[in-house]
Amino acid sequence: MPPNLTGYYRFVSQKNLEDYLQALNINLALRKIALLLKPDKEIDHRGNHMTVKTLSTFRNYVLEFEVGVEFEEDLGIVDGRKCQTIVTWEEEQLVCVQKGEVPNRGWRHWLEGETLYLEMTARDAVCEQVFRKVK
Ligand SMILES: CC1=C(/C=C/C(C)=C/C=C/C(C)=C/C=O)C(C)(C)CCC1
Repeated sequence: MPPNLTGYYRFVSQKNLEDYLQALNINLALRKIALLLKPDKEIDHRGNHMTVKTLSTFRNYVLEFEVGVEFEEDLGIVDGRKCQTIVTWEEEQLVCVQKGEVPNRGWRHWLEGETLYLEMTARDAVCEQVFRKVK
């Protein structure tokens, strides 16, 4: 059974964000800002309906979807693109595929105890972020 991911998760650490942002062709000015942020995640998970909020002091990115249902994702504030996106469960991992201009784009989330992991990929770049559940 997939876990319920509802909760507020505080940013702990990340690796390779710069590579990931470069793979998305994000300009230097925005990359510099993004590298200074420590975005938290707030997840609301009710059955197949999920809202994942990426919350930072600069900008927030809110993603709302039904698990297993493809939708058009507007990534305007991230890199200006749109994707055909689908999120599914692979065992205990929440896995997202973002089809569009950038090959091999997507992410996965999994929980180990109170630690939430996020692995984001674009082209050959892989960025890992770690969060701690605080409520
Ligand atoms: C570049 C950039 C951002 C990047 C956001 C990203 C990369 C969000 C990823 C969200 C995911 C993968 C949600 C699923 O859990 C911010 C923080 C909006 C601030 C503006 C610049």
